[in-house]
Amino acid sequence: MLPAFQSPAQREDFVAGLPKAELHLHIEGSLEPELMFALAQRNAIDIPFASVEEVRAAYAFSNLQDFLDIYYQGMSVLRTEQDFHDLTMAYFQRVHRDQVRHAEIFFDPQGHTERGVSFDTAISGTLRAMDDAKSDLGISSHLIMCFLRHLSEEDAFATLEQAEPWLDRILGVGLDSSELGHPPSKFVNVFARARDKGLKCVAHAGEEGPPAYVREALDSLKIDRLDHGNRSLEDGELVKRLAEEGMTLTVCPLSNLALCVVDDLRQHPLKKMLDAGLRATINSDDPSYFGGYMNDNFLRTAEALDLTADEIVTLAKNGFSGSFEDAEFQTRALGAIDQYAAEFFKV
Ligand SMILES: Nc1ncnc2[nH]cnc12
Ligand SMILES: [Zn+2]
Repeated sequence: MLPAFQSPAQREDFVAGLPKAELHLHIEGSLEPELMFALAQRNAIDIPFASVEEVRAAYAFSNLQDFLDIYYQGMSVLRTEQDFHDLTMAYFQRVHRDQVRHAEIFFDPQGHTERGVSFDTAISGTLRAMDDAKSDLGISSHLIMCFLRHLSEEDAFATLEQAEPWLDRILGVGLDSSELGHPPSKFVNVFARARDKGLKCVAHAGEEGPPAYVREALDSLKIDRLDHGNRSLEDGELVKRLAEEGMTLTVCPLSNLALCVVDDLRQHPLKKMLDAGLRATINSDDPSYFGGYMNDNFLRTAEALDLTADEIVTLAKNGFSGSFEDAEFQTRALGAIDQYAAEFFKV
């Protein structure tokens, strides 16, 4: 057992240097207002804001849909391969400071193709930055292509078709956007097709939607990982099943706070999840919109829930063991975390 923190500053130092993996990050949600303005200027696009401060002031949300309306509007400045590269590289440079060593990144191709930017433009710029992040920063990453659940399954099939030439660079498919009214079962056929193609399957479920949506994601979509999953806690049998199956939950505390999934971080279910034996991880979701990257998510949650060093280590380890990397990579990462903790506390 690791010792108790002697001070808030010691906890902050511990979190700051801890190696991390991020498993729930929408690359379009890392678009900082400064870059939004720079790209708007570069591409001669009008945006309905006069300053960076005005953009930030607009980021007050009451629910998921409030946020999504602004998120899709923000994407309008992304037009060229270079734009997607710059967006993605800015994310990696930022999380390098947070000791992120591995990231499994979502992108929303339909958010681009529906406004006339080709699938190839979006993915090639993103992949080029992922390659640069590996060689320049030592951060490994994978790409997960999400289907927008407010659109039809037919649309999702068309997107899977566009992805065909890129499948060796796409690790999996996900499901995001407006959850309520768009249950996972709406996408059962396209997920089956994706799985046949060897793609991993993940889905947002239980963020705003009921436990029944989580069950559908498990049973109909046969997910390999659950994004959010908060509302699973309302169903004891479901929690038992998730724990027994060793399902990883990609939890996003500051997102949950910003979207009013929880009223206060002190009421966040993360500690309950750990206590119930769930493999929970901490992630940033859309850090530019929700006010925090990985270290902020770890630290503010640790403060609010008074997490011990061992719990913080468990969360960081879960990020690596819940990744889609191979066993050798995971073992090395878990060893690096143990070594970091031992050296930090000189135990
Ligand atoms: N938190 C979230 N939930 C659903 N769709 C999203 N798209 C981007 N962020 C999302
Ligand atoms: Zn998300």
